[in-house]
Amino acid sequence: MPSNGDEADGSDADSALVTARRQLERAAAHVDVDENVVERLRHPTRVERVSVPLKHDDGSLEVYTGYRAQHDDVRGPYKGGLRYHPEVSAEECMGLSMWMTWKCAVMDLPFGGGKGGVAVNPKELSHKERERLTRRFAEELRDVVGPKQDVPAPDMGTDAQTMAWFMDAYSMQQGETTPGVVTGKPPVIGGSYGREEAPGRSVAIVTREAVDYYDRDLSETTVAVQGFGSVGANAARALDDWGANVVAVSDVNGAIHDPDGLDTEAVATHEEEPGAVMGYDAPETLSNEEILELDVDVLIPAAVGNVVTAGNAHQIQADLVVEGANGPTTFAADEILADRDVAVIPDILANAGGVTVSYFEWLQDINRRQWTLDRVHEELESQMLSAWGDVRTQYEEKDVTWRNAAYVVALRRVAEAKSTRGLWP
Ligand SMILES: NC(=O)C1=CN([C@@H]2O[C@H](COP(=O)(O)OP(=O)(O)OC[C@H]3O[C@@H](n4cnc5c(N)ncnc54)[C@H](OP(=O)(O)O)[C@@H]3O)[C@@H](O)[C@H]2O)C=CC1
Ligand SMILES: O=C(O)CCC(=O)C(=O)O
Repeated sequence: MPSNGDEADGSDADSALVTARRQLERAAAHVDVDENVVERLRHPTRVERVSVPLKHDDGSLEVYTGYRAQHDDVRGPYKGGLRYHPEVSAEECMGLSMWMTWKCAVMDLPFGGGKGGVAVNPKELSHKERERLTRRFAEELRDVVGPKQDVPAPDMGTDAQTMAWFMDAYSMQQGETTPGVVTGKPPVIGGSYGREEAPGRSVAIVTREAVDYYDRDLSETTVAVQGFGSVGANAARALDDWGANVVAVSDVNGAIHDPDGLDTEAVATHEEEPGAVMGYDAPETLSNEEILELDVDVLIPAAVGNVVTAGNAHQIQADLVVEGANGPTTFAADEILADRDVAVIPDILANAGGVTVSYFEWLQDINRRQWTLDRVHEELESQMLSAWGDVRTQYEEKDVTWRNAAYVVALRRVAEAKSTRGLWP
C-alpha cells in the first residue's frame, strides 16, 4: 500500500503530498466550502502501482516501479505529467496530482488532476532502453489511461519522444491510432505547436504581469532562473526576449552569473545537452544554493521541489519569486517569505501554460485539426491573463498570499462542480 503521508514528521522538506495537504487546509479557511469536501480532497481517488520490467541493452533485466496517481476528476478527465526520476514515489505522485487538480481549476480547464512516473534515472538509460521502458509502462497503465479517462503528458525526465512511444504502444493495444491519450507529442503525430515552450512561456507571462502589478519596468528587472530545462530555459529565453535582464541560470552542475545579462539563446538547454550550462563562458560561477540567494529582483526556481526552505528563506533577496517548478517552496519557507513580504506567485498558476496548451492539443486531436503557433500563443496569452485576473481579484479582495488566492479560485470551482453534480452537500 502506498503511504498516505500521515506519518510525516513535520520537518521542513516534507513530501509533495504533505505540503499539498497543508496548503489545502490553510487555503480552505479562506473559502466557504464544506469540510467534507476538503476531507475528500485530501485523498486521491486512486493510485495505480505497476512493475515495469526492462531488458537492458546488455541482456540483464531490471524491474522498475511506476505509478499513476489520480486525484480528482469532477471537472473532467485526470490530466498531468509522467516523470522519470530516481525519487519518484507513490506519495510524490499523489501530491503532484493534487496540485494538477488545482492547476486545471485555476485555468478553468475541463480536467482533473493526475500525475505519474517511474522511479528511474533516465540519464543512465540508452535511447532504446528508454523506449522499451516507456512502451512497457504504457502497457501496464492501459486500463487507467485514455483520452476520456486520464491523459498523461511530459514532466521532468520525459519529453515529446517519450509521449510518442507511449501513444504508439497504447494505440497498438487499442487497435486504432489514439493521439488523444497523451499530450506533449511531436506535432507530426498530433502534438501541438508551442506545447514544449508553454510552461516556461506562462512563467514568463506571469512574471511580466507581476512585475507590472508592482509598478516595475521589465527592462529594469534582473532575473535568476534555477534549472535550464523545458520550463527554466523557455522562461529565461522569453523574459530575455521581452527585455528583462536574465543574469543567472543553472542546471544540476551549478550556476553561471553575469551581472550585465546572459545571452540565454547561447546557453545549452537540458534538451540540447544536459548538464552543459557550466560550459558557457560567464564571468562568475555559483552553486545551486547561491543562485537562490542572489541579489536579483525576480527568482524563478524551475528545477526540482523543496529548494526554498526554512534554511534559506531569510536569505532570499528577490522580492518576487515565480515558481516554475512544482513545489519548489516548502510550507515553512512559504510562511517566512509571506512574513518578509516577498511575493510568491504559485506553481499552480505560473507554470500552468503547459497543461493549458495540453488542453489545446487534446482539442486539436479530438477535432483532427492543427492550430498554428501564432494561434496557440494568442490563446495561451488570453487564458493566462484571464487566470491571472481571477487570482489577482482574490488576492486583493481577501488580502491573502498569491498562493492562497489561487487556491481560493481553484477550490471554489472544484467544490461547486461537486455540489452541482450532487456529489456533496
Ligand atoms: N515539462 C513540463 O511540461 C512541466 C514541468 N513542470 C515542472 O518544472 C520542473 C522542471 O521540469 P522540466 O523543465 O520539465 O524538467 P527538465 O528535465 O527539462 O529540466 C530540469 C532542469 O533542472 C536541472 N536540475 C535537475 N536537478 C537539479 C537540481 N537538484 N538542482 C538544480 N538543477 C537541477 C536539470 O539539469 P541537467 O540539465 O543538468 O539535468 C535541468 O536543467 C519540475 O518541477 C516539473 O514538474 C511544471 C509544469 C510543466
Ligand atoms: O501538460 C500536462 O498535462 C501536465 C503538465 C504537468 O505535469 C504540470 O503542469 O505539472
